[in-house]
Amino acid sequence: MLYRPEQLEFCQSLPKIELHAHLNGSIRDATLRELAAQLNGTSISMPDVQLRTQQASRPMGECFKLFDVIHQITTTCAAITRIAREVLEDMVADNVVYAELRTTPKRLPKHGMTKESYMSAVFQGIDDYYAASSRAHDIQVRLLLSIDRRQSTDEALETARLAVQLRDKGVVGLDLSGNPSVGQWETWVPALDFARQHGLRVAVHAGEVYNPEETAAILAWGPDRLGHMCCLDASLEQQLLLSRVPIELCLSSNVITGSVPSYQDHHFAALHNGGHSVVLCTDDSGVFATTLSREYAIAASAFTLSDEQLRQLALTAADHVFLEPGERQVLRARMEQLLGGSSK
Ligand SMILES: CNc1ncnc2c1ncn2[C@@H]1O[C@H](COP(=O)(O)O)[C@@H](O)[C@H]1O
Ligand SMILES: [Zn+2]
Repeated sequence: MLYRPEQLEFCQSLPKIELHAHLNGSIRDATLRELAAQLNGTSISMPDVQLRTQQASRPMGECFKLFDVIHQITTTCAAITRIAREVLEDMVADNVVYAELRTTPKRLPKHGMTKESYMSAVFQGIDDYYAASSRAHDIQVRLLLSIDRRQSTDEALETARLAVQLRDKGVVGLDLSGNPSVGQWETWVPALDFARQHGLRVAVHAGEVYNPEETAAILAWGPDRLGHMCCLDASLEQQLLLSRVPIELCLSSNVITGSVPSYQDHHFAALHNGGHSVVLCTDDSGVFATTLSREYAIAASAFTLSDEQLRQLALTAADHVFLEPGERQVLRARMEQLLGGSSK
């Protein structure tokens, strides 16, 4: 058993902040199957979809094949709008009060989709959520635009420019993600530099596989937050601690993909015990069948965290959001107030 039911219940009662969630990776299984069924008879093969979506084991390579399948299914603005709305519904049901959702804007000429219309579809989903929900004020949402590691310098720059253009729509930063075995770090540096020069914040996936040269270069560049940082040697570990860059940690994702051998072995413990800033996140709640509460419960159980330590973890996430300082302080005060209410 990964955790006791009462641990999950306690974690569900905590107000939480989600800083690392990929939109298409957070798609509900039911929605994925429904959208896939609508494509039956087209070039999408249903057995392939079933195989990929029902596989219990999802090592890294399989995950990226699954993302390709998901992307073949979510090609319409209506689908993207629906996923965005449902992701917010699921987060609010899980007591997430602030979320930075990340997604890769897509250009699909065959489907009449541009990166701009893709983003409009995401905004529409958020608007639809707020219009329909009686709990609308329970969640505050911001966005990061992702660069996929398959992209060229020009494509990455295009995404960075779009992110800057969309700042007044709630885009606060850029993310670098995608298959960690693909591409070269130098390719995307101009886009990340551009975003930073224009006042956006930058989060980078790093060390998801062992690639010490790249991880060293990423640390030297100095992202505002890092994702994962699983596969490091002793010298990189030292550089990471010195850098004091907060890390988004996704326990289920790392164990399921095989970046980390088991929950007990996860580097969460060493970082947390050493006082390094960490934020628990889901990564892909749909693909890894999890919720943020479940990630907290897994941490509670694997690392024997007290209720007070869990409360502190939830609270300190507020210090690492990509909001302006004033807004960040308001969020932190809100968290303190809500956490006061959740104490037993
Ligand atoms: C499992 N660990 C991971 N490592 C790296 N990148 C990941 C990821 N999980 C998800 N993504 C990135 O997010 C995309 C799906 O969401 P969007 O289409 O952008 O909304 C994936 O295609 C991949 O680029
Ligand atoms: Zn990720």
